Amino acid sequence: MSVITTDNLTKRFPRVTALDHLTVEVQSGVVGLVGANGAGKSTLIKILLGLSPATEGTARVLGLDVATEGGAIRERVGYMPEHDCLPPDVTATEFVVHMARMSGLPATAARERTADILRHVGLYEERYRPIGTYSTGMKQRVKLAQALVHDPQLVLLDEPTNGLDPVGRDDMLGLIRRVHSEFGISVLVTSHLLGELERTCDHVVVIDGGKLLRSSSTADMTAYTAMLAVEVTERQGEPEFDADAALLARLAEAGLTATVDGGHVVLVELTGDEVYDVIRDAVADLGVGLVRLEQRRHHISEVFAVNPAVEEEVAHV
Ligand SMILES: Nc1ncnc2c1ncn2[C@@H]1O[C@H](COP(=O)(O)OP(=O)(O)OP(=O)(O)O)[C@@H](O)[C@H]1O
Repeated sequence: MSVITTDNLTKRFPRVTALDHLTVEVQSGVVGLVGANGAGKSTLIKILLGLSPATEGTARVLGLDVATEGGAIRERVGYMPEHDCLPPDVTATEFVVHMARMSGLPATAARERTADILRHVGLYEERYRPIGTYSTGMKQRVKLAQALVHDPQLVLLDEPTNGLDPVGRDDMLGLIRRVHSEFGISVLVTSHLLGELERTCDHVVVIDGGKLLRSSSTADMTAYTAMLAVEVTERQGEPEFDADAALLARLAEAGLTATVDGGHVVLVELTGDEVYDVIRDAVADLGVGLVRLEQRRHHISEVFAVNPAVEEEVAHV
């Protein structure tokens, strides 16, 4: 089922076109929206919520028109904004109950849902502490909790891992997966970090300069390549023996094309099943150990190779 569709969606500010005839369809599941800073991700989210009008084109969220049905969309959709927007002097419980009441939940239901959702995001123990005393990771969890408290069908998460260290990031990504797997809520999550989308999302939409660069399943983006990655040990008692070079020479003799990739991995073109046998025999003849022999996958960042400027900015921010 498609949860978001846009058709020629365009947003022009006086000095910049933030979205440029964007036509894309997002299915239910966990979908990543990736692009460098300024690519148009936040602008798209604000239009989808009915908070900002498009200059041109149309968009529908859960079948509802963003131009005319913003209120109905916001009832059914949760939103986690990118920037810090939390009141420091109230507790997480007070804040999330307040947001639940704003969404129309009666007082008792709002309190029950708040307790449930704060437990789910791992803030139950600290729920009566003022938000101002929280770490960045805890604040991000409060923002996620308020986006989920009214039990939406879809949540839009704008850079939820911003400012988190690697462990905090992994925890947040795990939570996001569980939002879908345990509650059945669809997720659109923005990021400029490719690695996290690869692990978290079923589908990835890539935009650059407000234009669609690519929309495809994560599995397609990380499909197997026609390359085998081979890693071998050094020869016992002969640390000066260059096992990689020797293996390359053997494979070349057998008519195979191989290179050494950066560190210590020999990449062999997989032209047929017999390549596995050639490698096994070469390794045995050389008297080295086989550490790894596997078919290589594409890396999601290779998608960006079509536009090196984007690759640079997205990969290194
Ligand atoms: N209210 C506004 N007025 C003028 N220009 C704007 C406004 N909001 C966004 N822009 C511009 O539109 C472009 C897209 O911005 P947007 O915030 O959507 O990008 P983004 O992909 O979310 O990037 P970031 O991760 O940095 O927020 C940028 O060039 C930005 O400067």
